Formats: sequence, C-alpha cells, structure tokens
Amino acid sequence: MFLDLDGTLAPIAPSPDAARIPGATLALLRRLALATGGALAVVSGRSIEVVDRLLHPLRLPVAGLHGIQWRGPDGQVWELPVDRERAARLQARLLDIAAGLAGVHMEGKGISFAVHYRHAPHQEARIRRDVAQAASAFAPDYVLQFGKMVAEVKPRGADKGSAVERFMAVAPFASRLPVMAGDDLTDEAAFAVVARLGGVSIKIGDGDTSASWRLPDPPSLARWLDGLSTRGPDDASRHE
Ligand SMILES: O=P(O)(O)OC[C@H]1O[C@H](O[C@H]2O[C@H](CO)[C@@H](O)[C@H](O)[C@H]2O)[C@H](O)[C@@H](O)[C@@H]1O
Repeated sequence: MFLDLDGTLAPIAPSPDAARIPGATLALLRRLALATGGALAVVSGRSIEVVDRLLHPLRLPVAGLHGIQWRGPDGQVWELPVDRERAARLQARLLDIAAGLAGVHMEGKGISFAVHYRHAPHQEARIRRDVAQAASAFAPDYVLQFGKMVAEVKPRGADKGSAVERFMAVAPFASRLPVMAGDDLTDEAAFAVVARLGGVSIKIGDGDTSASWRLPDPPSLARWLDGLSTRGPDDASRHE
C-alpha cells in the first residue's frame, strides 16, 4: 500500500509548515502497517526527514522528494546522486524568482526546490513561466514538476513511479497487489506503474487522472482505510 502525504494523509494547509497528519490517521497507519505485514509506504514530495517528522513516532518505508530519495523496509536509504554546487546555484535562482513577491516563497529541500504561490494566486502565470525557465536552464539534469499552487524543480532520474517499482521489487511488497492513493500531478507516475502491475489507484479530490478510483478528500480515504485495517484475514476470505 502506497500513500501520498500532502492532500492525501494530511489535508492541504495554508503553508508547508502548517500541514499535519491527524492523530486518528497516524493510529490508522500503525494498524495498517501491522495488517499488511509492513507493506505500507509513504510516497511523497517531502524529504524523508520531513515525512518522519510528520509521522513521528511512526517510522515507515518512505520515498521522498518525488522518488529522488527512498528508504526501504530494512531502513536502507538510497538517494539519486546530485551535484550539490549546481543544486545551490539553482536554489539561488529560485530564491531570486520568489524574492520581493508578496505571498510567494521558496521551499528549499536540499536537492529539490518548490516555489509556492498559495497566498498569491494571481502570480501563477508568472511563477510557472519563471520557474519553467529556471528548470530549462538547468536541463537536462533538472525537471519541472507542477503541483497544487506550487512549481517545483527536481533532479531528473527518478519519480514516484520508479519509487513504487523499487518497493515492489523487495519484501514484503514483492508479489503483492499494489494500492496507491494520491491527490496531485506527481502521483500520476505512480498510478501508471500500479496500473501496469494490475493494482488499484485512487485519486483524492478533483482533477484529471489516470487513476481507476476516486475519493473526495483525505477524511474519506481515512474512513476507507479504516474499514480495511479492521477487517481481519477471516473477514477478507469471507468476502472473496
Ligand atoms: O507528494 P506530496 O506528499 O503530496 O507533496 C507534494 C508537495 O506538498 C507540499 O506542498 C503542498 O502542501 C502544502 C501543505 O498542505 C500546501 O501549502 C502547498 O500549497 C501544496 O503545494 C510540500 O510543501 C511540497 O514540498 C511537496 O512537494
């Protein structure tokens, strides 16, 4: 089971720092991790460090930075190799883009960067254009990723789809039916992999998607997951 974080486990908040996973959802994740024998991972645009902080004290397998980072069930971490000096130059350019624009801020995530305009929606066209230009200037090793009121630039070479593939190659995920829930454009790469593997993809909220199912919001997903987590193996076989 693969779950996105912002907009899926945590309701969308006014700023990245304000996002929280409800306590009941954290308790639910703990039950789900047990019920699936550990085959539960968070697949997020946040760094692994931030995902751990938001899940604390729970520590799960995680794909961070849209798949650029990955921590497997055995705790081993993989990160796409990135030129740190080039990343610092890109960060400076994105800081320049955000500077002086009220309601716009740059979220530095070490090797991946997000320019948020939730508090300045009228700046969307300008931010998207300027961030796209910055991404082109750093191509081919960086790519553009649009999201909810955000334009991100991330290293090329991994995405949420490759992260799900990486999980599906190892126990306890291997040979299981993948289920992926997510709310944003970045989740579509994971939905495509899940579809190829014959699994179940769930889009949270509005918007075009290749997912086969849809739920309206994070509380609906939590209710659905709660139903799954309280069904024991006997119940599961009764329904087959
Ligand atoms: O893949 P995700 O776990 O969904 O992460 C995607 C991005 O989420 C965060 O930004 C979004 O959520 C914020 C808090 O709700 C919201 O204020 C912002 O407008 C959204 O774009 C996060 O800050 C990014 O780094 C993630 O890539």
